[in-house]
Amino acid sequence: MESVQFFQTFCFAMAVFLLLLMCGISYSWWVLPSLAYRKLKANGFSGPKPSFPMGNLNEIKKKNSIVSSSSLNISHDIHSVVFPYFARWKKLHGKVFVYWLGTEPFLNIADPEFLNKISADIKGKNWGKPSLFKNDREPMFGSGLVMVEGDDWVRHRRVITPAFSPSNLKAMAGLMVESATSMLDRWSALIKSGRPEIDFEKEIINTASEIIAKTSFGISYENGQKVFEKLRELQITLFKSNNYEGVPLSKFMNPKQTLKAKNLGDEVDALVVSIITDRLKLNKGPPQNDLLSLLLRKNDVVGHPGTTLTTRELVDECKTFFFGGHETTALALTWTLLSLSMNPEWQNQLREEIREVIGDGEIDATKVAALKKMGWVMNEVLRLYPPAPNVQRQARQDIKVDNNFIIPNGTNLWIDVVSMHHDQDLWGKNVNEFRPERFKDDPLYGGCKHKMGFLPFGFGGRMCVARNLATMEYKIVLTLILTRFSFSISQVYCHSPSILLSLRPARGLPLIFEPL
Ligand code: HEM
Repeated sequence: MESVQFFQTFCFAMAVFLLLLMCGISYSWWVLPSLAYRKLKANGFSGPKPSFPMGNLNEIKKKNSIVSSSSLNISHDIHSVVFPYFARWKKLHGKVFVYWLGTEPFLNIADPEFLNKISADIKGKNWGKPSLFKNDREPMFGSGLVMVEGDDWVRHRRVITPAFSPSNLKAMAGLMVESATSMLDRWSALIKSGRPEIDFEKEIINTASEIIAKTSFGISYENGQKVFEKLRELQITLFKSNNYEGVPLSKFMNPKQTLKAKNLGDEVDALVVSIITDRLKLNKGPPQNDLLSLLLRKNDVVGHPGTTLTTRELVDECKTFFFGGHETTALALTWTLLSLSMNPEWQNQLREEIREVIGDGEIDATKVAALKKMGWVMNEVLRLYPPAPNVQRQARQDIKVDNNFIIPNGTNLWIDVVSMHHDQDLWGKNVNEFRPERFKDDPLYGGCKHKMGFLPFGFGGRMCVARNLATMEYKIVLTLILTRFSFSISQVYCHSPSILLSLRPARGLPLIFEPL
């Protein structure tokens, strides 16, 4: 009798539990997003109709084939190539619209004035990053600077910023010259042996990896190679296979990939820990000023005693720098070599400038900073092909716009940088042409009609912490290449800009190099 009663009570409790679970699930997956969506709609934002539980992913997924054109038919008009669904929705719904990744609504923003209005009063520490990406990309970035928020972000940024001080950058210049020169020596040998065709993207990714390994971690490329290889595999696992971002339980729909990503993340963690342990053993010698030493120092951020990172945070920062430190700069150089191959007169103009500013002297940080035309070229390439093609935020408070409508707390924002950089209303009729001279009279904004319309390094307090390092590295490597080689596009090149977190050529960049 007692056992029957127990069984009945158990069944009742289970039923209540399941009911509550169902209520909780439908509340967070359906009711909450629908309420947020309604609020956005009430404020005048429209967008493509979502379906449950995919949102607009079916339309997004349709694009997954890579669009390519031959080396003779290269167009810089890439927004509708890399984000065809955004281009379509923008035409239908305007420069600010709502779309859904699974059950997560996103506000897509390609209007700089709107961005200006919503961001004017919000400090870097008060912005969030979309929880969806924080969860999915955990094995890659963890709680590193790219993802961390609030007071923790302030603390991380304080510890890291000194690594990019002018004196530190100057010290890194020599290491950059060393790595780039050995790449160019290898090319000379290849050309001599009758192989002038080189996949520049592959080469520069390796060289940029070597540079970040030496300058940030004081280690050789060989020692960092495993980290880079694993990070690359992790990137492919996370971004190529995940067609269900935002769909509830999507991690369980593809358990093999989820497990693979977790294991790769753990492997990278272990490799980074061994690099840190080696450094701690070595730290009895003279103090070093690379990123790792600064992260390892305790209690000495000027004016902010007690500012340190935990071991977990330290590992995540190292991963962030291993990854972020090579890929973006390498891609900026890759798109630059493509653009300069199409515009040999600009190769000559830059060589002329290098002769005037640097001559036969040694390349250093101060001299490359004076290469103005190269700065225009860099900006123009970052405009046409921004390696970071979007910037993301999540509102951590209700945001009032123009005192008449509200972006609700928790709303995800996707700032479509590629769209703004290719917007004729902002840049004029020649928007899709390579014209570095647009930065001549307006070095910061290239004549863009709105100051928030050019965002290659992001905006506000969360702007790229390493932009000065990236600019110096870009100029040093490009100077060395231009002084030794001329280059043109190989006939086998297929123009296929595509997104794998960053904006990259899906089929590499084969170029023909000729020694000068
Ligand atoms: C041309 C090269 C680069 C480009 C185009 C670039 C672009 C960006 C962009 C768009 C952001 C997001 C900013 C925002 O959310 O407003 C960012 C953030 C960041 N970048 Fe870069 N980046 C480059 C090079 C680098 C390098 C070389 C490193 C490391 C050595 C690096 C480390 C970071 C970090 C840690 C953040 C997060 C900053 C924060 O949230 O406080 N970046 N970068």
